Amino acid sequence: MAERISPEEGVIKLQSGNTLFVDVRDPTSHQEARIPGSLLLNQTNLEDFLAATDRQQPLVVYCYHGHSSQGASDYLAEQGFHSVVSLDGGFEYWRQAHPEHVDSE
Ligand SMILES: O=S(=O)([O-])[S-]
Repeated sequence: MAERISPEEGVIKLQSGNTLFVDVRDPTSHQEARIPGSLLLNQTNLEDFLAATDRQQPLVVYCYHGHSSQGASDYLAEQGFHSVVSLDGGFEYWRQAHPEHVDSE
């Protein structure tokens, strides 16, 4: 099982600037509001992402509530990513805890 991190740990990683946040929610939700700089990942761009992304790139995966991001994190770890964690509580918790770290359209 992938490691889970709290929003507070997520903010530290966000501010460190070297972590890629990966959003596995639907495209409309991502467009409406997201963690700044995060990348939308789904079946459409998964192959390209796997081909193009350095496995040393630290990843934080998030979904709505922190459930499906765990499976997605496990999958990405199986694909060779060395540092991949799931954001506890997902975006819904994040946006309440850290509205200052939300980009919206
Ligand atoms: O996106 S979710 O699986 O946490 S409901």
